[in-house]
Amino acid sequence: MNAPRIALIAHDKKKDDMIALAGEYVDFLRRCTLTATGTTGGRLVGELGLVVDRKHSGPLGGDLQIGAMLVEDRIDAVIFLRDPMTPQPHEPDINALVRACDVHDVACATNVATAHLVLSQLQAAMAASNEEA
Ligand SMILES: O=C(CO)COP(=O)(O)O
Repeated sequence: MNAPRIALIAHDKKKDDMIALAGEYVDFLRRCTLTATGTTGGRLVGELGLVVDRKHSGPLGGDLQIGAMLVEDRIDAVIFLRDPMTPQPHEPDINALVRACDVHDVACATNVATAHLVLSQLQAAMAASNEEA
């Protein structure tokens, strides 16, 4: 199995949750190819030492950059911890990214509970394929 290519994105009030989540899977995530929006990526690099391809910040087009990547089949799963309680100036970009996941059937976790299911499944699949090798 090739290393999963995972996009990690979190709105400001969800960034602590993203760091905690990524911390739980940090050994697995080190073996993945990671992409993130700018500020989320900065925290993943600074606080967990992950190697991340950082795109623009979400409000400056980062969601759209990641959306374009998944349209080009360059992303296997998206962890997008959205803040449902705070209006976002770039709501159309957020909707475009989630819609692109649906159009291209790319796994998209928009809350921590679903993110655990996606990450644990990918982690288990990678462990199984390493055992076979
Ligand atoms: O706004 C975002 C996603 O819509 C996230 O962007 P940042 O990671 O740059 O804060």
